[in-house]
Amino acid sequence: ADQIRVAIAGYGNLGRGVEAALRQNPDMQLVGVFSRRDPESVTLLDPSVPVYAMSEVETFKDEVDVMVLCGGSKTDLPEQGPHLAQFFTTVDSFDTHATVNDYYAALDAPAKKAGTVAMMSIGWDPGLFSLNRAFGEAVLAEGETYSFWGKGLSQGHSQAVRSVEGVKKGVQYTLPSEDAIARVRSGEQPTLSTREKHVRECYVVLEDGADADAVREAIVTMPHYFAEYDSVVHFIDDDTFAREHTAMPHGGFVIRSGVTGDGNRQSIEYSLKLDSNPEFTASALVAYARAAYRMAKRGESGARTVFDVAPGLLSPKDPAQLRKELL
Ligand SMILES: NC(=O)C1=CN([C@@H]2O[C@H](COP(=O)(O)OP(=O)(O)OC[C@H]3O[C@@H](n4cnc5c(N)ncnc54)[C@H](OP(=O)(O)O)[C@@H]3O)[C@@H](O)[C@H]2O)C=CC1
Ligand SMILES: N[C@@H](C[C@H]1CC(C(=O)O)=NO1)C(=O)O
Repeated sequence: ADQIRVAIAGYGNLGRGVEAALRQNPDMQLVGVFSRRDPESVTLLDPSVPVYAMSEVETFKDEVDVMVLCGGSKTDLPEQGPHLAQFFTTVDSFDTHATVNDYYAALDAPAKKAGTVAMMSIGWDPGLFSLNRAFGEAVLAEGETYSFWGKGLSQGHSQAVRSVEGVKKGVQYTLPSEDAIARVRSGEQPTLSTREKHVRECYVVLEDGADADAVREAIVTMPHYFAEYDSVVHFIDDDTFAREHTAMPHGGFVIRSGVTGDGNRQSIEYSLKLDSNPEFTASALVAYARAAYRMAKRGESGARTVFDVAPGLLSPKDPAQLRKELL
């Protein structure tokens, strides 16, 4: 069968991860990468794959089956998502939890008008963790749901740090409260505020001449990303950054702790341990690109999330083969 023609819009950690993930999915082919930077300055894993200027993207409307949007949620996707949904079926990892319904609406209109599928918030949180929260709450009607991340590097929060004026390089690590985890795992079902569950620790290399206090203030007061947490900002030099902050491990777990109808205690847990947050997220994007392609092909259009995707559509196996994995 013909391969699914995939392209990447935005080449950062996630874009590189999608290029790598496509190598593991022979039913798909990377036909090109689109960047806002000078294509000559963008180095791919595979130099034979063409890099185009983002400004040319519309002319590839009929050459691409699925466009994977790898821009940042804070500064890129709100503009690129609705724009590109006019020309392509898209998949993205939008993760600004507070504005998810605004983004859904901003994608749904152009996608419905163009007859494309705009699949949003794919990855692990939002994404696979979202699914497991929904499963847990549907099955254990009486209980509490908790999500814990880290210790690890949040790409969304790191990109948000990098979007602050005066920041040359930046990363953010999320640290879960061990006390909160112990209370949840004991079955206590505590009510925990956002601030009680995680702290956020940033490492920043400043642009020459930037004001450290102004940068720290801009980060720790940033709505949706840092303001609701106790956050710390450390300033380091380029060498320290290169030596200590280039890996992107992460992980976490979703737990649903509750009781069933006759009072028996039940607990569901789904966890991830990731050496590379971007490569894992990209692998989820590629699996959902397969589903988006199939849904668009059968005539669906508009915005979709993981809640709208039948799991079988993710699999490269044919349905009969997949059914053998039912047990
Ligand atoms: N749902 C989930 O579970 C997850 C979601 N995410 C999301 O993925 C988003 C992207 O993360 P990530 O790939 O780490 O972000 P990056 O900062 O690496 O890349 C974001 C964009 O910045 C541009 N860029 C990349 N490198 C450079 C550079 N050296 N100089 C200038 N511009 C550059 C690229 O656009 P261009 O090529 O056009 O210049 C790229 O698309 C995050 O904001 C987060 O929201 C991430 C992990 C998990
Ligand atoms: N979207 C996150 C994926 C997980 C990690 C996270 C956090 O550390 O706050 N929240 O969700 C990311 O960009 O890495």
